[in-house]
Amino acid sequence: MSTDSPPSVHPQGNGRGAVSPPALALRGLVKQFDDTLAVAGLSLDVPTGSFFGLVGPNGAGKTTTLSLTTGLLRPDAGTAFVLGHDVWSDPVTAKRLLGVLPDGLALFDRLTGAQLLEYIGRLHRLDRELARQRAAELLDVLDLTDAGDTLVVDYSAGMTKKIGLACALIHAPRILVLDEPFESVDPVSATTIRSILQSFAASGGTVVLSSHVMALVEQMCDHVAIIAGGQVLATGALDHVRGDGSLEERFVDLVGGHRDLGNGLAWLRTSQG
Ligand SMILES: Nc1ncnc2c1ncn2[C@@H]1O[C@H](COP(=O)(O)OP(=O)(O)OP(=O)(O)O)[C@@H](O)[C@H]1O
Repeated sequence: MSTDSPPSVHPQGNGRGAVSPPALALRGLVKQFDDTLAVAGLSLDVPTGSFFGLVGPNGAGKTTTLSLTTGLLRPDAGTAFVLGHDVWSDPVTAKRLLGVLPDGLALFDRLTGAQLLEYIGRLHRLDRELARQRAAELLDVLDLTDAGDTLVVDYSAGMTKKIGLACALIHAPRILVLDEPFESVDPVSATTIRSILQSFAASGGTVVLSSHVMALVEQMCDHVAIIAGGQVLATGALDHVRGDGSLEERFVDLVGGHRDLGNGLAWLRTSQG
């Protein structure tokens, strides 16, 4: 396949012969930062309707890949298609389909949570009443109603993550791309977020998330990709990728993980007790 060719029509249609492109088709993505090749010719298909987990060690290129996919960062080569729309040549259509929670999100944090959501809703062309209604519902479900009148700059890390997720949801996108959505989030909120995402996927939406927590990916996702060094090491249905073992075992096998400490950090082992 040529690195820039649009996604081939995929046999994942409606059973009546109709076929649809993958939710996301990444083709030969490359991104270099000075001496670091963060993404090294990465190609990947995310099937429509899948709950897709992107896993990899620190510095693997997950965040950079998601930024290239959602049009937040311009690739040096390659491209990304969102339901068949090139995110660089047809950005308005592609971005309308996406709800994005980036890592280290720069929010308009001098607005209150409620104002921010209404503003993002209005940017997505929702009328004021609908934007307010959805904002109130999202604040309620994410247990942020009491913080609705607080400036976002004063939110905790977990609250910031939740308001970022609400911003990604307010226009009812077809595909959610979430970078570490559970990071800093308390267990109760994590359960809520999980059920929001599961019901979104059950209704035909596609969820792509990155996470370091293998158990969570294994519980939630039906498809995964393991990436390292800016390349895909394995991808496909979860059961196919993990084989007979756990996802964590497969991950460690592929990425090469465990370091024997030997005599390293000997100074840390106290002789107390
Ligand atoms: N803006 C940048 N400038 C320079 N180097 C960068 C930049 N962004 C990422 N990198 C480098 O690119 C590589 C991939 O980083 P990236 O953040 O995509 O990895 P990641 O898989 O998301 O890591 P983590 O799991 O630690 O969040 C790393 O070596 C990182 O240092």
